[in-house]
Amino acid sequence: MTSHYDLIAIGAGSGGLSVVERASEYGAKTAVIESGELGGTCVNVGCVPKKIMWYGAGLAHSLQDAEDYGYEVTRGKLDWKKLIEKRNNYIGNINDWYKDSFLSERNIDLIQGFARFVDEKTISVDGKTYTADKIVISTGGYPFIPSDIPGAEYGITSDEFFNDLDEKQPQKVVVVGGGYIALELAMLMSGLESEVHLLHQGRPMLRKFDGTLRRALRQQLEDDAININDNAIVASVERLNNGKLTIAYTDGTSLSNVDSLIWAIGRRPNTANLDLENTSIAVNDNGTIIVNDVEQTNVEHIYALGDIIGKAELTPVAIAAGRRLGDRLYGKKPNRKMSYDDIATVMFTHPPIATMGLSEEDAVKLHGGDHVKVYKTDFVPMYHSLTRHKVKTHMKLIVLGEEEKIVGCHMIGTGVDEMMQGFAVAIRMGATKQDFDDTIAIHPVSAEELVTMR
Ligand SMILES: Cc1cc2nc3c(=O)[nH]c(=O)nc-3n(C[C@H](O)[C@H](O)[C@H](O)COP(=O)(O)OP(=O)(O)OC[C@H]3O[C@@H](n4cnc5c(N)ncnc54)[C@H](O)[C@@H]3O)c2cc1C
Ligand SMILES: NC(=O)c1ccc[n+]([C@@H]2O[C@H](COP(=O)([O-])OP(=O)(O)OC[C@H]3O[C@@H](n4cnc5c(N)ncnc54)[C@H](O)[C@@H]3O)[C@@H](O)[C@H]2O)c1
Repeated sequence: MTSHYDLIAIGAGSGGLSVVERASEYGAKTAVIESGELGGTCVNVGCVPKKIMWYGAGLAHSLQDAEDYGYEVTRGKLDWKKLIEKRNNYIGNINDWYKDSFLSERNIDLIQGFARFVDEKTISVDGKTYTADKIVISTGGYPFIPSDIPGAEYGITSDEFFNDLDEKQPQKVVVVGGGYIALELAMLMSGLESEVHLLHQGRPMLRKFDGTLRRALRQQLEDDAININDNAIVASVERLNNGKLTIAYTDGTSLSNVDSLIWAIGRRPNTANLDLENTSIAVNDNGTIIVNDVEQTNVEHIYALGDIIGKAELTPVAIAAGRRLGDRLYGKKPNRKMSYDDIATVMFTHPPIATMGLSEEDAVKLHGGDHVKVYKTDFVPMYHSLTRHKVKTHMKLIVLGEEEKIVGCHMIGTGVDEMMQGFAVAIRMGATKQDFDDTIAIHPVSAEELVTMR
């Protein structure tokens, strides 16, 4: 027998769970189909385990700082197994909460298994079929390993980094890539005192970020003794009997004794096995699903949101899109549209990066140099005045026109991760530089620099 729903979401990650949550609050009969763990990428192999590890690495930095503040610190060794076990327990509790409370309290059905389209109204999961008036595709993406490099498969991706390395900390790590995941993993492993080599294979690191952030992070990577090989390109990977890897580069050099090679060269959308060919849903060349400004595909009752549409691959974006779609479909709130502009984001490096809006380079390109003004500052925050590592903070505001409307805000430094959210509200509301200047500073904190910049 086929079960029928008002709305089915395929994928119980940030986006899928949010749309069924909101729709069910309005009384819709909903189900979510999930082939893996509830919570999707963010909870299981993304934001959450990453942030726990980031805190762990931060503590290693703090132990050194504590010595500089006069504490006699016995530098204990990290018990990697314990950290991973505690992290995994924490995630297990979130999975259980989704299953035992979140879904049941909202009368959302969980269909466990892999979904495939039979036709535009029907989905099959392990031989059973389900129909729905509205279907939301929120299947996210996956990290990949290059297929054209001999031995590349001896390396891992962020998924295995979080799922498989539970016994022993890799001591010598090579990270390939120059984006969010590569830099976050490289810096957290370096913080946890592994030897880290970063290869970005001649591609620009942090390509879309403001130049100030790129340069400051680069300096920090060097200060942290992370080995950056700017142009080395992996030619082949060999695994020895003892499990260690030897990585040969195209320039004839090589790196041996490597415990872990992590490919962090981007993610691909989970569309391949959905049997989309049984529908007329249109996809881009890279497999992401094409939607209009209300997350609707070219098939009227089928929507797509989150990473699968390839717009801004961030958890709060998927959540906001899901909730707003629920509001529009069932809450009589047709104007609750999602804007993909001016989204603030934090990269959990050490120190973190927080950024929103246009980079200086993009602002000049878009509006012309005459209309763009830049305010910036850099300083050693008071916390680091006593520590051996003088980790600088950089802040930059990009303003536009005579009224000096703020169109970009970029920061790197201790604490900026927690600073950005409030400023994001102000910037979204159209704040000008004068509004910032008129705000009385809090003292002594780094954030006061943002309202006192000249
Ligand atoms: C290492 C890493 C760190 C990250 N850190 C951050 C961060 O700090 N902050 C942030 O905002 N974002 C972060 N992200 C990005 C964030 O995780 C994603 O943007 C977010 O999870 C996207 O949500 P989604 O619902 O679109 O997809 P997902 O969370 O990927 O969920 C998709 C779900 O669909 C399931 N699925 C796929 N196909 C099918 C099918 N056919 N049938 C049934 N189920 C299926 C999958 O198993 C998965 O559970 C990180 C990502 C990674 C990889
Ligand atoms: N803190 C956060 O919010 C956070 C953390 C992790 C991921 N994310 C999200 O997940 C998305 C995916 O992250 P990601 O790091 O996989 O992608 P990304 O797009 O940020 O970075 C991919 C990087 O790989 C590089 N690259 C591509 N092919 C390569 C090759 N052959 N050799 C070397 N480098 C290569 C690219 O130049 C790019 O720098 C991000 O764009 C972000 O939206 C967010």
